[in-house]
Amino acid sequence: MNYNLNTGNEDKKKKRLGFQSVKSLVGHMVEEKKTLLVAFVAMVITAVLNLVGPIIIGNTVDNYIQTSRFHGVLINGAILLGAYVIALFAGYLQTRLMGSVGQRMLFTLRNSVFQKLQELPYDFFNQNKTGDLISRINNDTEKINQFFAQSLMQFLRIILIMIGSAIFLVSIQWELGVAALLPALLIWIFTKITSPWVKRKNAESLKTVGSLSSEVQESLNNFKVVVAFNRRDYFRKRFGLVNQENYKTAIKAGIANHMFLPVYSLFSNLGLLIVLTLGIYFISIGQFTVGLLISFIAYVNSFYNPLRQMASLWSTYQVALAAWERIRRIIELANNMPQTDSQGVDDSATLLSFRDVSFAYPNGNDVLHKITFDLRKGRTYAFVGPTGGGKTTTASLIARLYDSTKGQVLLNGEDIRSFTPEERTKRIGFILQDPFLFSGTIRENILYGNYELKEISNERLMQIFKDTGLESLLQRFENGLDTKVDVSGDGISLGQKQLIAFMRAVLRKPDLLILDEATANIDTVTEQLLDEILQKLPETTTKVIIAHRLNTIANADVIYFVNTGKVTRAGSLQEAVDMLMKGKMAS
Ligand SMILES: Nc1ncnc2c1ncn2[C@@H]1O[C@H](COP(=O)(O)OP(=O)(O)OP(=O)(O)O)[C@@H](O)[C@H]1O
Repeated sequence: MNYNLNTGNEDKKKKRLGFQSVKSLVGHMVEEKKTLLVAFVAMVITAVLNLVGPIIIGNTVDNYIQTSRFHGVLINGAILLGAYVIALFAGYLQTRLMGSVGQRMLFTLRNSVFQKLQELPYDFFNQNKTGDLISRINNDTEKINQFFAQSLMQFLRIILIMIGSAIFLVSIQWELGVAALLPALLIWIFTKITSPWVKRKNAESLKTVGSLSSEVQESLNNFKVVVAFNRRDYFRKRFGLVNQENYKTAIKAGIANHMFLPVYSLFSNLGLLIVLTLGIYFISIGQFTVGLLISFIAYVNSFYNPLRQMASLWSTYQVALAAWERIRRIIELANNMPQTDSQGVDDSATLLSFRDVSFAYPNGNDVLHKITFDLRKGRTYAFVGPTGGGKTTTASLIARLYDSTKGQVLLNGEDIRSFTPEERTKRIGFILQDPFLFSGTIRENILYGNYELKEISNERLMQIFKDTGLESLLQRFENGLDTKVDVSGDGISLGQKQLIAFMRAVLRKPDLLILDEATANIDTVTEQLLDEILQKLPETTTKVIIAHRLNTIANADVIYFVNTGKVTRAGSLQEAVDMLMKGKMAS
């Protein structure tokens, strides 16, 4: 399945942008309904109070100022002041509420994206760069927060004020009202035509922010190689290129986002000009009063001024929409490795079987082609073969890190896909070539994912270590279980990492233990020790050992030779060696 977030679905994406996007974003806000409603009411109060201002002013000019009845001016002034003070408090309430909605949205979205990332299969992480994912979680969600916290209610308030002003304009004098509103129609057409382009420019800009983040992450992760090979210039150049691309797309997005303001201002001024010219003409022929013209100009201003603000809000909206599309692509991804119904028959002697299994990585040829073999309970299997032959891929299918493209993998006679991830990982332990550890103590690392022993006391844990023989490994760490593991720096060697991963896997007592080059960085004396620990595992434990060092597999019951898409059983260690030599000579 294509999990690459930066390719595919382009046509679909275009169609989904806009209304569909907003609808799905609103779907994520159901819990904010109450707060949004209160904020909306506060916003309506602010808008309405601001709208009545011009009509009171016009009325004051015509009825009190021109007739010098100043007590009326004072009363209307007091009413206006009261309205503006209430509008101020309502505005403050709305801003505060929306600020908290924005923060909660940020919190919820980041949680949803992170949760989804936890659910997605291994393949997803092969196809996407960590830096880009980090950028989506940090940067893109923040753009949505900015829109909610600063723009949404302002956006709605502006729309309300504009509608209100338009109604006042048309009802005061409809011909003049329609003439004043004509430039708004031109603005609407302009916005409609340019919006898809603006959206595209924003999406491109956000994408390059993701690339920039990936580049930084890659070079920081590989700084040792960079220093060792003195290739700072190489990463500097690569970073320079991506940074340049980011700069260019950001400039283009900036141009796109900022072109609205001057265009909106031009049309607003046009509206004002029309009103002034026609208004003065209507006054000269006695169809209009000065007070009405003052009200009229005030409403034209309260129609067009927010439109100028709308220009910058529109760009915040476009950025938020593009950011939401990037987040939504993760949230809506389906895991292509679902759990299926179990239909198998248990064969008591066989633990795991491949039935005509083929597998290809996305956009690649078959790495495994129609493979069939059985792994019997309690036996030790060695998988050997040349580099790139397909050993790790076979092991990954055994552990269901990937699903086969064709054929079936059976665990205990049942389709491996019918097991829950918890059941599967309890039965199958996998020690990878480069084990994953996280910063913490050895105890935390070895109990990682072990739900049964999660709360076990150190005393009881040490007893298990004694019984299983793991104690001798733990003694190699200065502070035993409490030894700190710092994976961000150089605090731990690869061999030590492999020892911790070994303890973690053995402690789970899985039915099937896969060791993929798991002892490649361990000295031969310790390797002997590991072998003794493996011997102490329950008799029924099946072991799959992938190794290049042939002494590691000397005790295997069965040896499989993996190369060019095939898995062939070798009769003996000598035959496996011959196969390897032949393979090497052929290449
Ligand atoms: N994530 C991936 N995406 C695409 N191709 C891959 C991926 N992982 C491995 N391959 C390809 O699949 C083939 C088999 O790789 P695999 O890692 O299974 O070999 P291996 O026998 O374990 O090699 P080694 O002994 O070096 O560990 C290789 O051609 C490799 O390039």
